Amino acid sequence: MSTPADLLDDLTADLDAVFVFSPSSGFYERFEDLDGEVVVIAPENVVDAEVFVELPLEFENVRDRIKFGVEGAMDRGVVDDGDEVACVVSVFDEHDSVVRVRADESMHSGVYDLFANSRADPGVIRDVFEVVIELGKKGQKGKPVGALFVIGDAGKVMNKSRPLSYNPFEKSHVHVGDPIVNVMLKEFSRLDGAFVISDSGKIVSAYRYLEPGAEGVDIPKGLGTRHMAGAAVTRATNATAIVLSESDGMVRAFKGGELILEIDPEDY
Ligand SMILES: Nc1ncnc2c1ncn2[C@@H]1O[C@H](COP(=O)(O)OP(=O)(O)OP(=O)(O)O)[C@@H](O)[C@H]1O
Ligand SMILES: [Mn+2]
Repeated sequence: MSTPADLLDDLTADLDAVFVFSPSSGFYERFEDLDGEVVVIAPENVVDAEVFVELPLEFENVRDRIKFGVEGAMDRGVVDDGDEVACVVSVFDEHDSVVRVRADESMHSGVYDLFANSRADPGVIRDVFEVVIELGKKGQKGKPVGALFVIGDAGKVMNKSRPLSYNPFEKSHVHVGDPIVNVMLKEFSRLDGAFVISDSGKIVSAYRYLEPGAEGVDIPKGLGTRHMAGAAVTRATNATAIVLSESDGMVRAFKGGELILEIDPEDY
């Protein structure tokens, strides 16, 4: 006769690390003397963990939360490619679940870097990212559409760009994440130029033609002017650019003039 513990044993066998998501101090204490790597993944390091990965947002979806944590831990060199990790997470109740994952380069999408190391609020990055993913999935009235969002350091971005048309956001105080704004952004994305968004998520302008110097900006061959302009503006400022390609349907992000993320919206 076997017990559930016997049968489920392999979930926790031969681990390289245990990731505890958002523990209380009482719960974390259990892990303090564990022989092996313990990583706390949470919005704040309230338990004073030695190894900590910041979760800039509460991901509602557990899969996204885990992916984000693994990616963050890999980015910080806490775990390596091929490491076996048990993630202790809350699904229905406090820490009611263990999910075993293998840290793998293929899990490394660049999303962690995008959220955690951008100048703008992580929530603002998330809201724009979600609009872009949705646009990529559905297109505009079923047709593929391209879009360019420049987020953060908006004053400087405005100085390095000029209007292509009147700015529909001129006197408004709208923020990304408002449901009506998402509809507007999708509608305006049919038109030329870039959206400029502030660190706190205010939509500063649509229809901006970016004119940063592109000297020394090295992006993958085959990408056109939208991607070049997006990459270059992040080199000339502290902004992050999120670009949806009309031609290949991919979502890419740039920071410091470099490509930091490339994903197919269909996989997200
Ligand atoms: N400097 C710029 N600033 C803002 N928008 C730009 C700039 N250059 C190009 N765009 C926008 O990008 C659109 C597509 O240009 P292009 O095809 O050269 O880019 P791309 O990188 O190949 O993008 P896609 O993959 O979507 O085709 C243009 O119609 C224009 O709206
Ligand atoms: Mn093109």
